[in-house]
Amino acid sequence: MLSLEAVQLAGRVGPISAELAAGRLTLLLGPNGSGKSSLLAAAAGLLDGQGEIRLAGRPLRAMALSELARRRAMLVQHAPLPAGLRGYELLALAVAPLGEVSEAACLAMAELGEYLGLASLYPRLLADLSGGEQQRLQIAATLLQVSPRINPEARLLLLDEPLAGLDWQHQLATLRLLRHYAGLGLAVVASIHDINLACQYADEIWCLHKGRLVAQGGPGLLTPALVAEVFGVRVRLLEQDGARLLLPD
Ligand SMILES: Nc1ncnc2c1ncn2[C@@H]1O[C@H](COP(=O)(O)OP(=O)(O)OP(=O)(O)O)[C@@H](O)[C@H]1O
Repeated sequence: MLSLEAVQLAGRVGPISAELAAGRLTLLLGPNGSGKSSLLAAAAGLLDGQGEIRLAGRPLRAMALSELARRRAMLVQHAPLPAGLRGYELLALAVAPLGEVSEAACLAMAELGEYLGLASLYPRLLADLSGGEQQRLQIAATLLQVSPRINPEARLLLLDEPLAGLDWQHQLATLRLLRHYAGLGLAVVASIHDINLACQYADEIWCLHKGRLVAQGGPGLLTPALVAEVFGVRVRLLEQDGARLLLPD
């Protein structure tokens, strides 16, 4: 679905060549400064560098902004919130470029609202919400843009640290939602910092280190040796009933 060919952002990332498949959840892991945000921004067409990125066969560079906006959505880390808006207005704005707030959009908003516990946040001013509450609304606004029921042209969902600031319940709810969106046929990619959650939820893991994609594969990829090499942390591996847990040694 998304192919990266020798993608390079000077001093930040690459060169990286890899493919993101439709219908799969790919989680990006790596230490601070390893290039996760830069790679996501390049994949969203927000940062241009060397190499070529194609979405469904079309070079991102050849796409008009309007086409890009229909094809992909991205949750940006630390995105400033529009001042003076209420929760439901942020979500309505997210779907507005796709046309009017249709019945399907209202339904999707209600479903996401239930799943991410947003109902009580919709009437409140964004400025009055906690960091985690704001993040839940931002996640919902991003998902709405690529909800296949509202936007059949959507192909790619990118999220930079969607779990940042979320409590345990909403971290799990978000990861399940990302799996659900992958199940609807999108290529879904998100950066996270929790290697055990990555093991549990990812179809595929990409491990970044100093701007390079040093490992990619299924959750079995994360061995104590790789974690020591990439994160400089000693861990031991516990395996039970098919589940893998990496614990600090
Ligand atoms: N606007 C910028 N201009 C130049 N270099 C940048 C810029 N933004 C980030 N960098 C550098 O690019 C590298 C990769 O940064 P990036 O934000 O992609 O890492 P990250 O893996 O997302 O980190 P974190 O886990 O801390 O969010 C870092 O060395 C960073 O200092």
